[in-house]
Amino acid sequence: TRTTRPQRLLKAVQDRAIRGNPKSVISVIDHYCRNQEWAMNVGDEKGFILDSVVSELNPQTVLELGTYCGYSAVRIGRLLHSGARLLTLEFNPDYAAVAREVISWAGLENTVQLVEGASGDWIPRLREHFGIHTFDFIFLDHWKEGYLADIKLLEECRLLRKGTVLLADNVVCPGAPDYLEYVRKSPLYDSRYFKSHLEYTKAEDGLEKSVYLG
Ligand SMILES: CCCNc1ncnc2c1ncn2[C@@H]1O[C@H](/C=C/CNC(=O)c2cc(-c3ccc(F)cc3)cc(O)c2O)[C@@H](O)[C@H]1O
Ligand SMILES: [Mg+2]
Repeated sequence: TRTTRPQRLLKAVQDRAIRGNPKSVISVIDHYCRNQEWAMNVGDEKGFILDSVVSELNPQTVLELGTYCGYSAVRIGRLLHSGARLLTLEFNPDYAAVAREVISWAGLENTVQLVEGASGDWIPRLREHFGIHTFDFIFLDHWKEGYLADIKLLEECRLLRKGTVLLADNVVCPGAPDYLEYVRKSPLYDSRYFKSHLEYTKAEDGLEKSVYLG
């Protein structure tokens, strides 16, 4: 049977990227998705904004919602200092299998932990299961209609603390209007929009950075 898009992206990584070199994994995926087959990675342009937010914050505990092929997990993981950890949640087993390989090819298996399952099921269990108190940084890039429910669940589970930074992909395209309205209106957040473009295209998209005020 035909291979899937994530499987073809993984093959490009294994054929072209240098093992243990996250930078080469990132550039191989961006080149492949720009020139051969588009895929919904955050990409290089929005990725540069993601990099600057992570580098400035230097987080110790990071949560990612929606691993897909592992591109942003590698992007974030490569910037984390020793002892820092990224937990990334993915509920599609086929995507999770590809992402594990991509994360391993980048040599980040000791920094990035992929947890298979739905965010709604796992968020309430992260503290008891992984001994996490609160997150320093959260990257939202899963189903756009799930952003709002999950940020509210994170609040309820007290996994946010004063200064926790949430960065949401695709707030314009495909869009997350209910999430945007919430973080921009709520007194609990200081929110800011970083205008950019949809990965590998000229269409507008952007990232919303929201600081939890606690
Ligand atoms: C409701 C939340 C459910 N909880 C969940 N828990 C764990 N993993 C979840 C997940 N939801 C989705 N996922 C996974 O996240 C990933 C989903 C991402 C959804 N992303 C998009 O739809 C998306 C779509 C576009 C896009 C933009 C324009 C266009 F023409 C076509 C596509 C661009 C992006 O950057 C995107 O991120 C998958 O790997 C999926 O299996
Ligand atoms: Mg996205």
